Amino acid sequence: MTAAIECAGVSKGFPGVRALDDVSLTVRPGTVHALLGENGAGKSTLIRILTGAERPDTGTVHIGGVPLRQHTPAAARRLGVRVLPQERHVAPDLSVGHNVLLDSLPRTALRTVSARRVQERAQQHLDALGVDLDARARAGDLTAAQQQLVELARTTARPAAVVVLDEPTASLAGDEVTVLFRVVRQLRDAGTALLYISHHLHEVFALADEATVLRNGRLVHRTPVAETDHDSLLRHIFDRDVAHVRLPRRPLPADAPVVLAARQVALPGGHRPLDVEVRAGEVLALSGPAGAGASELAACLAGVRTPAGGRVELGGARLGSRTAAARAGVGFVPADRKRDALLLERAIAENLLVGPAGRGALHRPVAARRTAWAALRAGRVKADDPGRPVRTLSGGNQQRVVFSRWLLAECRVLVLDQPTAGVDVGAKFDIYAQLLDLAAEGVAVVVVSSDYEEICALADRVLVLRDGDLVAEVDGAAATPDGLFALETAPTPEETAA
Ligand SMILES: Nc1ncnc2c1ncn2[C@@H]1O[C@H](COP(=O)(O)OP(=O)(O)OP(=O)(O)O)[C@@H](O)[C@H]1O
Repeated sequence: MTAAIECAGVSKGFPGVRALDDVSLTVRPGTVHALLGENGAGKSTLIRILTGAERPDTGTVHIGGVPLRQHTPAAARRLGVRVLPQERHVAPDLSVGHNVLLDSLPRTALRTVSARRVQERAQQHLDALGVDLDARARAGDLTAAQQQLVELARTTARPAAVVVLDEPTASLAGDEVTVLFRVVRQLRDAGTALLYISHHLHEVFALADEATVLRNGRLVHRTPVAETDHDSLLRHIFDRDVAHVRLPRRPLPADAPVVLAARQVALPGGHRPLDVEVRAGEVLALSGPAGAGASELAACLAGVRTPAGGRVELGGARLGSRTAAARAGVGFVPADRKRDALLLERAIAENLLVGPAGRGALHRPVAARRTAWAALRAGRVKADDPGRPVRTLSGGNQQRVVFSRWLLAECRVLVLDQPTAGVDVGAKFDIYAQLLDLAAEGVAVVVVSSDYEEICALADRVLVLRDGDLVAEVDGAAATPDGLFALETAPTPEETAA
């Protein structure tokens, strides 16, 4: 059978790094192939080469037996390669239906064909995928996770030989993950080859037929998934045993003062305003499905969003603007780091020092460089030169830069939205240990996470949100993934009353 993807001897170098070194990979039609490796291993570079976004230095790529001669996205698309982008690109003012068909119809058709017909056709596709969305809705009104499903529908709106999914569950919650998995299996059964990148090994065991591991740009392991196990894959990914760091649980002192407080804060869709207090040294987790209000509440607590009603206080005083909040020692790691936290074209050092910690240091190049190196080491960022643009780092290392910025800033409060999204398993435990150290030093930490295990590992207290309301408060020591899931999906008092 002709391979759907055949890469032979692919190498790619960037200044100072060999991102891919003589990689050969074959993926058969009708299979799901997992591509694994730690942050910076070369996964995205290989994907960019397969999808025509990057040209290999040496080596060849064949799709369905046809060589990819021109290394452009259009040429790869013509051979049937589709990629579900990591970032959402929906056109907010267009309908869901128009977004779904955006790549499948000529641009003129979108202007000349009636909206109703476009939406009907898109609705058929959404229904066939089992995606519960109205094609007539405005895309900009959807939650981030729903927009990701619109992207998925767009990616699959035309028949594809190859579909590439790069960490597709990063911004999805439980229900949407189920939809995604169903679509992946549907495509596989229809003969499409799927290349699936993930740091979550349980997804690999749930979906993939084969797995390939990259390390430092080299292909180091390839195996049928049925013939391997979790620990063996981890050993190939890291070339060492990844210790499950034993996370210390320390009792929160009874007299720890309240540092941060939300007073009568109203969240979108909520029926009752919220009162939330966070004490020095406490790790407070906010849990809830996408759209529940956890991210919005975190943004209000970090001072980057003004609540529709009520106010946020830091040390008893009203929290002002975003800049004032940062200056007062409130750090924020947003979920969308590329859009909201990084200056992609600017140097890694500058990105580390844009926070309050770096004020002044930026004008003293030697001091700036020394500080940046120290921060990179503390945050275990793999970078050979802090002078390079931050966009040249792998996704997981970019996340570590944002995290390191706040380690450097010595903040009083640190608010993090999905702190370990895109981060490999090894670094994830480092980040947990560092967050607990910060809490032990008296920093108030607020974490929004869609990963129940993460919440259970970190939190002293968990607030569960639904549709903008607080539905439960759980002691962190008693929290379990099953228990949190049950609380998030139980009917709200309003639903019970209706
Ligand atoms: N445009 C570029 N310029 C310089 N170096 C780059 C560029 N793109 C990637 N690299 C480097 O190539 C290496 C591989 O990066 P890549 O993004 O492929 O890793 P990855 O396996 O996808 O990691 P992650 O899991 O963090 O997304 C890294 O060292 C990265 O810094």
